[in-house]
Amino acid sequence: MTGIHVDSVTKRFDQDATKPPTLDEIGLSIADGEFVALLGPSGCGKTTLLRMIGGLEQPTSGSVLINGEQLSGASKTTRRKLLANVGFVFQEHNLLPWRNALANVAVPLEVRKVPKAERLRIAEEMLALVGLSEAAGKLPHELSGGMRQRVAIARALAYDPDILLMDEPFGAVDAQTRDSLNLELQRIWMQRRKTVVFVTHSVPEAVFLADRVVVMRAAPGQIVEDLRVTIPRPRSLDASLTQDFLATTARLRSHLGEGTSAQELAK
Ligand SMILES: Nc1ncnc2c1ncn2[C@@H]1O[C@H](COP(=O)(O)OP(=O)(O)OP(=O)(O)O)[C@@H](O)[C@H]1O
Repeated sequence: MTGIHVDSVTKRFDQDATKPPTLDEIGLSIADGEFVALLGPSGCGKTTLLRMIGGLEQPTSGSVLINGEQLSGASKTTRRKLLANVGFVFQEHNLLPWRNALANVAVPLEVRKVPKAERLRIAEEMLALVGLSEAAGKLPHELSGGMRQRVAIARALAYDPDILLMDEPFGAVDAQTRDSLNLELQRIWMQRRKTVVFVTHSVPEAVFLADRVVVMRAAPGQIVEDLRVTIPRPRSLDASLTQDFLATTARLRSHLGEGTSAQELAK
């Protein structure tokens, strides 16, 4: 069995059993190479679910399997092996401020003790992939917000993980930059075919990027929709004007009534 399997996962942060759990018996299977967006109102558990898949959070009950192997409750060696295959990109880029873009991309390779020449070669290749070869020598504060997120993506891809977990990676950039980052991410994904789980508040972003959009609701955190997006790729920004796109976004929005502000939906 390959891919990601979330099997009946419940998560309670609060032990008070009278309160609804943050995640309630979540079941979700993601195939290798699939791009899945997680959508839902604030506090419905998207980040918790993503962190669970990335081994940063333990389920109260149920299990997470990566390529058929149990992540939850696994030995340290097994966890390390499974998580070596997972890359993270967060809303905050977490770049080291004293290191230039190239050296930041090389960090995970250093951790894995990849020899220096090989590190540089891979880091240069990754920066080229995200269109930032020219910025290799720049420090994070010399880069725009969008460029910093691209460096963070290059860093996450540097050790070639099969799975990329992205938590609102473009939530803090302006609308125009977000559009270009979405185009860029689609191009990279089509080139590299990673399995991507992408948390977002933006309905159009989810529809633009994903093969499947999974909608959650809060209290208890449950999946209320799992919708396949059939718009052909590569999708251009103009795809958002098509009937198919508009019908898909309308259907998703129908699940996102209370709790998702008009401002969030407009992003
Ligand atoms: N470590 C924690 N300890 C206690 N409660 C937590 C913890 N992490 C998350 N929660 C709670 O779990 C719920 C879901 O949080 P989570 O961050 O997963 O939601 P989200 O859908 O990603 O929200 P947002 O869209 O606002 O980022 C929230 O009520 C949150 O307060």
